Amino acid sequence: MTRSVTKPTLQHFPGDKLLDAVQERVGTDAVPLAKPPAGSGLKPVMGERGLPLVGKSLKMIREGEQTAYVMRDKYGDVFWTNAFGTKMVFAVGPEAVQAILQNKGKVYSQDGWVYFIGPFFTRGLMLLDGEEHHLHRRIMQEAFTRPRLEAYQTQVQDIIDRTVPDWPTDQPMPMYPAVKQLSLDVATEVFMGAEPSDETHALTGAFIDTVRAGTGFVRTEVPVLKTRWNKGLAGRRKLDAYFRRLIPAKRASEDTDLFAALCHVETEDGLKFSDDDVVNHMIFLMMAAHDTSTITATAMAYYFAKHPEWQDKARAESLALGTDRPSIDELDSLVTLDMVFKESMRLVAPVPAFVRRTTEDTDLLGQYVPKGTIINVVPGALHLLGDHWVSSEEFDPTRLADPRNEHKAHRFGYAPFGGGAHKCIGMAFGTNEVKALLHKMLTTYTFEVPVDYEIEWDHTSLVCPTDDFPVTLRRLA
Ligand code: HEM
Repeated sequence: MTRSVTKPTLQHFPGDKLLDAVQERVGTDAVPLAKPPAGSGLKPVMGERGLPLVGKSLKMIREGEQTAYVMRDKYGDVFWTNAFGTKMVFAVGPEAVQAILQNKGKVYSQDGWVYFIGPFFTRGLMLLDGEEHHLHRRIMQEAFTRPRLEAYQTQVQDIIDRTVPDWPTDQPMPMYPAVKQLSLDVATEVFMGAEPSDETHALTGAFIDTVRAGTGFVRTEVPVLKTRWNKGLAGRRKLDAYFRRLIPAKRASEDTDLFAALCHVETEDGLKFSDDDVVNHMIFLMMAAHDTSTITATAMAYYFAKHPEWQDKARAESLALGTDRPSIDELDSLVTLDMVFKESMRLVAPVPAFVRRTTEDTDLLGQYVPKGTIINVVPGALHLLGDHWVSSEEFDPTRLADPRNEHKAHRFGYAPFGGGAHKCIGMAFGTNEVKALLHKMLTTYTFEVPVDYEIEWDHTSLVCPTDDFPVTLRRLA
């Protein structure tokens, strides 16, 4: 395997094998999460404690969804462990995922997300519950109508057109930071409607700090120290001040960026966002959009580089379109690109967990989950487990098309964009952005990696490649 790790990572460090051996032995006895109430007929959720103090946090950071994968073998689709300072129930099977995401009894609250990212993404759409969430979502939906999506896509395409052709060729290029920079440009120009400047660069730094803060080990403000948490709070304050200052001008403008859209949108019955809402939603939207698209585009480029036959097939379709600036409909017509997009998100789920908290003592598939428990839906495990996936660890985009359609075997068996009331509101935006980027790459370059190269993902926060994914681009004749 060819790889050189380019950033500090918990994936490899002196003594890591010893830690793994300890984690295999300590805190692995099967114990119930809680005793079900007498006469309830419910069974306890079974699981294990993990290491003292840290539980399975390190294991989950080092192995990603593999931890859930292994525990599911032992305990079934619903199990528990300690991690990140709390007890957590994990749901990895389609039935359990359906129960949680559909949330028919209204017992699975977004307060689970608040535990992780609340201080930095206060009152972002994903952190709201019930009727309030429904109201805000209805207003925000107006910022994602087809005409608005088309206007955003034109601006996204401009950024792609001026960036991708300048990427270095004929030598390994770190792809992940290049795509990340591109999606930060999208955040600046298409979301904020700003020209890149010293101020927007400082904001980009503040924004990255808010994203990284959620998985900090110190989970409270400690004066003076430069912890992830403190940096995240400082970043939040900077972003808040920036957006608040510009709201009056945006409200008065006819701009077509997302910030302007949030200032202007109004439902048929006259509901609008307050200034506080605009600030909160902007900061959350920037976070929700940027790493997810970066990860998906990087994963797609990786699978294309590993599987040149799929690359050739997708390129032939892209070239046959005969345009450098495809419309959304034209992007939708690229069948192979779509299959690879879906298969890449199956194997590398950009959002590794969907977090909830129970508001009542709850019956989850006949198992007892006490009120206040954090719940994690793990799409990375959902996408690998279950009878409906054939050779699930293999990259095989044909599984996602007629006649196989393995992703449709269960309504909640494939959920990279989530499901239920909180299903990704930016799904079309993100899909268009990623597909337009890959279309441009396919029609400009071939991409390759050494035959024995395998990407390694770091799971400390949202996933990213430990070596930035070095890929060699060769300009098409
Ligand atoms: C490939 C790209 C993307 C993926 C895989 C993705 C995935 C997800 C997932 C899984 C959720 C639900 C999480 C949960 O239920 O706990 C979600 C929610 C959300 N996403 Fe995305 N997302 C992507 C791109 C975007 C973009 C581009 C935007 C904005 C332009 C966006 C905005 C949001 C918002 C606002 C929510 C919260 C929705 C709600 O609570 O009603 N996402 N996303």
